[in-house]
Amino acid sequence: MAKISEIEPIVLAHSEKGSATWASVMIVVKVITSDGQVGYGEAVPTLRVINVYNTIKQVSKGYIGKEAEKPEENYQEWYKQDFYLARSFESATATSAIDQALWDIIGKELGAPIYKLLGGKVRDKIPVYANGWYQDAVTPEDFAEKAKDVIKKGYKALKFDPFGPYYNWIDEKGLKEAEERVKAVREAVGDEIDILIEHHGRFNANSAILIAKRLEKYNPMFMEEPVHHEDIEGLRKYKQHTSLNIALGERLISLKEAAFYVSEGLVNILQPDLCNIGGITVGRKVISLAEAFDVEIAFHNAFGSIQNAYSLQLASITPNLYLLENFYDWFPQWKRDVVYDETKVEDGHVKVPEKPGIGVSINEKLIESLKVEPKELEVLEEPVWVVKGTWKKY
Ligand SMILES: O=C(O)[C@H](O)[C@@H](O)[C@H](O)[C@H](O)CO
Ligand SMILES: [Mg+2]
Repeated sequence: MAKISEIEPIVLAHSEKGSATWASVMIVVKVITSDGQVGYGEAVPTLRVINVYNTIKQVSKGYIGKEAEKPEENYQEWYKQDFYLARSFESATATSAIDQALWDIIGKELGAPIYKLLGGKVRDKIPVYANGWYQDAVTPEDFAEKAKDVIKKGYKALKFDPFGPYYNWIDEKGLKEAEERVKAVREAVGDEIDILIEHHGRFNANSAILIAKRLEKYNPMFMEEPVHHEDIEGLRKYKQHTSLNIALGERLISLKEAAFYVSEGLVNILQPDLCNIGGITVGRKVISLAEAFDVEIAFHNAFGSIQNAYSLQLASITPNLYLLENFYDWFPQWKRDVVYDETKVEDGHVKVPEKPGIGVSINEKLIESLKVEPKELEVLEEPVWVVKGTWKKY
């Protein structure tokens, strides 16, 4: 059996940054086996590029020499070794990226895309929702105009954060601005398009409840991360005051953490991220966990084209899929080019890519040419997690 012989973290960057500062770089992980097989994974960048890069090197020590065809056993072994895996985003994303690469390798060895190794797809094309489309939108008119373009491209659902620079508390002016933006989008797209409201986990419960009451009439399909990530009591309080669907999950880093939210009834639409939940190995378990509790899945998919390819593989096997998040049309060109164009969005859907392993072909030459030394990201007044140019009142 092939052994894991090399694990290389690679940071990619380019002067063209795209709609999101958090994703202006891509962290790729390349795994090579003793018999020369190569697999790729992707880790989460945000403000932790250097930490994640270094953690991949540390985590690699636990994977080198292990059998490449055993991602489950290797994950369990790393869980045993790393006392802090359940508390460390860096370790979780490193483990996830390596795990993805192992599934890629198995798929290539067997000549099958990952979905076939997991029981087969339940759909040939994945319905997606648009994110990243509202860069520099500030006024309701800006949002309306850009939303129309999204719909023209064929999307049937779109997500946005209408809260500008409001943080923790929202006052009457903030509520009014958010309402006007949402109203403008609803009027621009009509009744049959799903509107998804992103809060980026930044409000206290009282403010989030005021927001829910104010926006309810525009019929949002879900309210994402309405309160701060760790504010469990706030979420319970929110849940008591609104019947709107709650979506969350992009910051969950283990199966059992996901199990908590699902079993407590604190989430309606779960958004696991295959780049930090534990790769394909844990991702597939989270799908079943949610299915058992009548919770839908909408994978968080905000980083790069390799994450996007894995998300398509898993979305294809998910019976309880709502929609897959998608930035593809708002990626900078270089990011699209890392993967050949098998993941284009057409009419609000992406065809499930059929190549062995990850499903798509990777442009290895481009990866080599985009490689940079990891460095710190600047911290600006506009937080890294918002879509660029939207941290403004009007
Ligand atoms: O739902 C999403 O797509 C996310 O919330 C992104 O918008 C985040 O800002 C990013 O993942 C931060 O790292
Ligand atoms: Mg989000």
